[in-house]
Amino acid sequence: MRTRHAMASQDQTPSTATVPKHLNFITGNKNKLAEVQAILSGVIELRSQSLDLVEIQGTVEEVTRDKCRRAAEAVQGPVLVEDTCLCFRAMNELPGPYIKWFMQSLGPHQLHKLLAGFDDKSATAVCTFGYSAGPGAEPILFQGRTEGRLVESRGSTVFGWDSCFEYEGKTYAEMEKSEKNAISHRGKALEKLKTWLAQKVDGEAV
Ligand SMILES: O=c1nc[nH]c2c1ncn2[C@H]1C[C@H](O)[C@@H](COP(=O)(O)OP(=O)(O)OP(=O)(O)O)O1
Ligand SMILES: [Mg+2]
Repeated sequence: MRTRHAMASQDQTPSTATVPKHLNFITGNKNKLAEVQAILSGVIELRSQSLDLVEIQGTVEEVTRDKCRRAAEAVQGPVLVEDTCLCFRAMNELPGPYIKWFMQSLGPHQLHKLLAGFDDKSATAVCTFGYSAGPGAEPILFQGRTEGRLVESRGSTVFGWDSCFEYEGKTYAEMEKSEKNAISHRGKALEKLKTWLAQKVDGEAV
């Protein structure tokens, strides 16, 4: 029996998909891909295809599930996708999944101005992976969150809002890659994915 959808966690383990032998990560973002490759290296073979998928409006879970279904349809096979949000407490969690468009229009040097009128600079980075075993298979989600603050850009501006998101005194851009991956929203989400993979090592449906 297939669960309608599931957020992987201790109490709600997805119950049907078989263990994938490799993952086909569908993303148009090469910086994401590099981090996922680094974090999953030695764990599972990662393949990837660059597709610019349509993204709907909705909660991050809805956006990720829809993106995952579209990706599975597009490649006619198993896929891994990911959607990243940046949520500001002062704005009731917006821009959330729409951060990409704010980044594109403001750029890293002006992003902090979004919270200029607020004392509360708290921001949460949220990463949600979706895995689908193929077209028609309900996506399974793995989410990681890191709490930080929106600050004026410090450090390299190569990857999105890395230079604007401060965690324990350093922006993501001021950290070594391994340091970021150890505490990041993406690293935490991939820890859950790894746990899920490890629980099903023998390739049987569970
Ligand atoms: O760790 C990160 N550190 C800094 N910035 C980041 C990070 N991760 C995503 N980002 C940026 C990219 C995009 O401006 C937005 C998420 O949008 P999002 O739709 O998930 O990414 P995308 O369209 O670039 O790639 P994809 O093809 O996988 O959808 O935040
Ligand atoms: Mg996108």
